[in-house]
Amino acid sequence: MKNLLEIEHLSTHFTTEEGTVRAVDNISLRIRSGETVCIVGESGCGKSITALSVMGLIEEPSGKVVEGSIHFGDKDLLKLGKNELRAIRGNEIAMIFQEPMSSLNPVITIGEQIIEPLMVHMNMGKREAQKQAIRLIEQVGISRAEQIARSYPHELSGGMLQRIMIAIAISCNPKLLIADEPTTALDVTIQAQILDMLRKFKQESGMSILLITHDLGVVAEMADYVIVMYSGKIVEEGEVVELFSNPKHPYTRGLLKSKPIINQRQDELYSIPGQVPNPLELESSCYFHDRCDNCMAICRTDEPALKEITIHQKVACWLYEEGALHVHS
Ligand SMILES: Nc1ncnc2c1ncn2[C@@H]1O[C@H](COP(=O)(O)OP(=O)(O)OP(=O)(O)O)[C@@H](O)[C@H]1O
Repeated sequence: MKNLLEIEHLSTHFTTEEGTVRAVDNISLRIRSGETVCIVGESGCGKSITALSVMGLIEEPSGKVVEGSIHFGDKDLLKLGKNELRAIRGNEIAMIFQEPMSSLNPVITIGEQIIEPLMVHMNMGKREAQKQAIRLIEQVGISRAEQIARSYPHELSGGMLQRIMIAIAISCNPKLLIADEPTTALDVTIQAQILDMLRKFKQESGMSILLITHDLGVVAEMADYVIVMYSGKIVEEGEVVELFSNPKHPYTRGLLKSKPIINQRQDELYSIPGQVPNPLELESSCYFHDRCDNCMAICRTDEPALKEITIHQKVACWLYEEGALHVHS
């Protein structure tokens, strides 16, 4: 399978009055055609900023991609002008967010909002676009499509709105769909329906998905390949079965321990003690060291590199570096 998206050494920083936030710090990842890659990690680890960097939606001048390349097919997205990028966005790459209301215009009907990109990106005439909009609304499992097309966003439930966002996202047959916490705000039943729908569209169209979530249940359902981020860096990555059955990084193990197990009663859900470090105060070290049960002296002073430990898995942790084990504290 060919790589559809190749991110190499991407760093995205924010300049604030207190200092520089290295929101994304030298990450590389690949997504092949038809593959679902999930980025997982706690709040603030850089998941959304990675997605926004790909979409060219980092707000300058406070935010800036300071290093790296993002190849989509044969184009480096970071080298494209605003118009070229806009043509790719919503067409070859589509994105859905956690909060659909923030992406929809409250004073324009649902139908018009689906029709517009069809006319712009797919060169459809108004009539054809209207018909296609109805088909798309039906395709995302909404009945009474014509009535819904005439509605305004505030008249629909959160689950319905997210279906509409998916309809807009798939309307131009994107090669890549970026979904940032698409089901987080929804209840579990609706969440399962939305995930099923995404899987179905993926199978039918062969599109790739970059799915951002903090929910390992969603990862288990959806991912082919998993990237675990912590404080702007990738700390572990691998194929989903491998990563879930044999997690290597103490952070990944902690995340998996804090995941509820279906049909198993747990009195109290484990949560990783401590907090993510202040992004302004990151010194050379493993950023997870003060939350880690396996912390060694070297973890406090030196940053471990992301290294391949099997062909299916990479980890950035001193536990897997020969020699480092002798400096236990
Ligand atoms: N506009 C901004 N100015 C300064 N810092 C920012 C800005 N946007 C994001 N950051 C910082 O960048 C880091 C990464 O944020 P990001 O939104 O990517 O995290 P996330 O993993 O997606 O978290 P969440 O799950 O809460 O969305 C955080 O430390 C955040 O505070």
